[in-house]
Amino acid sequence: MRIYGAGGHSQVIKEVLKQNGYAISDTFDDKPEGSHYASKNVTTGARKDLTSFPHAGDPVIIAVGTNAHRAEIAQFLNCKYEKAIHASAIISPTSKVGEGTVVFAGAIIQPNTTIGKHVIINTGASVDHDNIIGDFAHISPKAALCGHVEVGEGSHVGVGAVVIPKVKIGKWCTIGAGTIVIKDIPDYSTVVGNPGRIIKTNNPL
Ligand SMILES: CC(=O)SCCNC(=O)CCNC(=O)[C@H](O)C(C)(C)COP(=O)(O)OP(=O)(O)OC[C@H]1O[C@@H](n2cnc3c(N)ncnc32)[C@H](O)[C@@H]1OP(=O)(O)O
Repeated sequence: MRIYGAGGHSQVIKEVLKQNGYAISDTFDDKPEGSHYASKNVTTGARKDLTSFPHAGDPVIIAVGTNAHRAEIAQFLNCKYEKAIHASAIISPTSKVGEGTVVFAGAIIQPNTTIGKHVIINTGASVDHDNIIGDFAHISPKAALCGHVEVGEGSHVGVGAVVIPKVKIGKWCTIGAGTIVIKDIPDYSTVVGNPGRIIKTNNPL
């Protein structure tokens, strides 16, 4: 297994992979000089020189916490991707988890939910039944999504946020820490508070 990204998020993924019996053959980062102190032998990533990067080989997990950066890296890499799922995560057998997605300790994914590609389901997050979580989204630690919730591509649901049933969050939104989302949220919105209110609209990527 290879890891693309050598920051703090990468450390959590490495631990999950090791516990699941994987050996990590390479760690890449586009800025190796900024790597987490616990990342050793970090090789320069593909961004500067796509042709000499070893796209073929062991599967990769893009271990970068910023959703937009994961999306960008997935566009220029031509690799096979793997998932990292912590042994304590509970995932319904009727739910689907896309390639490159990571599910951390204590997370719960209930039945008939679809999780996209390169998603982060972080520590202790609760994703209930019939959710649809788009590619490159991040559901932060202890966030709770009730039934029939949708989270669009690239959206970040902050730590401890709550989303009531049947709410649709658009793409590339940011839901602040502890926010209570009680109605649909348009694309590119940043939402905070209880009840959640839009404080800004981000520029489309
Ligand atoms: C393992 C891990 O670490 S996973 C990482 C998980 N990370 C998170 O959950 C972080 C979530 N991020 C936040 O909550 C941030 O505060 C954001 C993204 C919502 C806003 O950040 P910024 O765009 O920098 O906004 P800024 O800090 O300028 O705040 C703007 C206003 O919103 C308010 N605000 C910001 N965040 C929140 C929040 N979570 N709840 C309530 N109000 C908030 C601020 O007080 C400020 O109000 P004011 O204009 O009256 O002074």
